[in-house]
Amino acid sequence: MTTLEITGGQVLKPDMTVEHGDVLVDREAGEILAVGDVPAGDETLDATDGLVMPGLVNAHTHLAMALLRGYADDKPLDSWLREDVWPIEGVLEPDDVRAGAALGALESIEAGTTALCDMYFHVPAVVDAVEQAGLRARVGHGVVTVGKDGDEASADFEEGLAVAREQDGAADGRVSTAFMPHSLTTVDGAELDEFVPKAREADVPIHLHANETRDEVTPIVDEHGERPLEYAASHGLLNETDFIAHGTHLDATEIDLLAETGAGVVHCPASNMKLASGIAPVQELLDAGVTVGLGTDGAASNNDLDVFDELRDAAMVGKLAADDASAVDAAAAVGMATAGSADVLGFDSGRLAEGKKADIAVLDLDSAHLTPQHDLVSHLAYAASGADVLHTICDGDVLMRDREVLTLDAEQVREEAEERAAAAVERAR
Ligand SMILES: N[C@@H](CCSC[C@H]1O[C@@H](n2cnc3c(=O)[nH]cnc32)[C@H](O)[C@@H]1O)C(=O)O
Ligand SMILES: [Zn+2]
Repeated sequence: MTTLEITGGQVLKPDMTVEHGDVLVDREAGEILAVGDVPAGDETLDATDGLVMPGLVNAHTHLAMALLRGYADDKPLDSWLREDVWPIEGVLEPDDVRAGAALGALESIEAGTTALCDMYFHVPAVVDAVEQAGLRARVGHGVVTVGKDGDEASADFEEGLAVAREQDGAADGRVSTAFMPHSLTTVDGAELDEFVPKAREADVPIHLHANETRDEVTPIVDEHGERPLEYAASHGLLNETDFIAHGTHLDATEIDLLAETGAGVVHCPASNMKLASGIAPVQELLDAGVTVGLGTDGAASNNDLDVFDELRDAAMVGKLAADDASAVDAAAAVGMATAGSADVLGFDSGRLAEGKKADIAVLDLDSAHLTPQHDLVSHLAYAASGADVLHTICDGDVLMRDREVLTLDAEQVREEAEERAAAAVERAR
């Protein structure tokens, strides 16, 4: 066993208290051995003047959409997808997705994110990028059937299932999978009935976009006479391992359904604001006991992958939603971005405690905007950003040390993304 000792800093505990202490990591097992007063490690990582915290968990994203950052802004979801995003995604080759996912992974590591959930296509290319970056991820192929004939639709479902089976356990177990129908309005109900049982047999969770905009709720209510999540449940979705992205427009019945089934919600406040999708009832979800995590969504609707932004947005918009300044307090926001997201994804991370995965970020507190230090949890929620992250560790491996990413060649990743993004725009014209 080789151990890594993260020394000299303050440590954020799972109960959201902060104490001076060290963290000892088993590098091979990728687990935390001890927190606080720890025996000396074989190697050390200096966290003096820093805050050692769980790595942030981005529970819903489309990493490769980093290629489309700034490509199409200022539109609502439906026309943004149909007029801009889907046409250019149609010309993306596996190598484009690999380059885009590498860019997204680089940005994630730089901002202290250690685990994520990705829905996209050309998933083996996403897995390559995640593996090389050293991150932890749950990945899947987003299945869409609108605009496809029966055979094409079935083939997309088959691919979603095959990807979930084949990629599970990749990258030394850092990659796991989910079956990912894109949303309740973009996939066919009869196909769901056929494939959901197959996903259950494959023993993978199911992840989908749901109740993101009113335009996704109304057609289901009109056509099926039930709320979208009731419709989802009637097609076998929403068991305790499943999780939906957004959940912006939920009624009380649906919140109860989520609480009863144990299905998780990934709140994506920035994307919901940018596409004017609506304001999710986050405090109500938390009060009902629903497992809630945070996601950036893709970089084309955010437009960055900084989970610190997300947790601040969650706290801010959560107060507006509840009309109550005490709603979604700092600890709740930080909790959603760490333990909450990890629980949603089924990862044993998001908490600095013995036996948990050694997925850790160290924040540099030595700056004007983090002075004075009345309350570091408040700083995490309201004052810090990804640019304050000094070291990033995942599965016991140091991915970034002193702001230098060790697993990816940052310059080369950015250059390739730049070139491939420009070429894709040309092809899509
Ligand atoms: N197999 C599908 C691809 C689905 S991947 C997942 C999709 O989700 C899209 N996406 C990104 N953000 C959002 C969002 O906020 N809501 C719904 N879809 C989104 C993204 O552009 C991507 O096309 C196809 O052939 O088109
Ligand atoms: Zn999304």
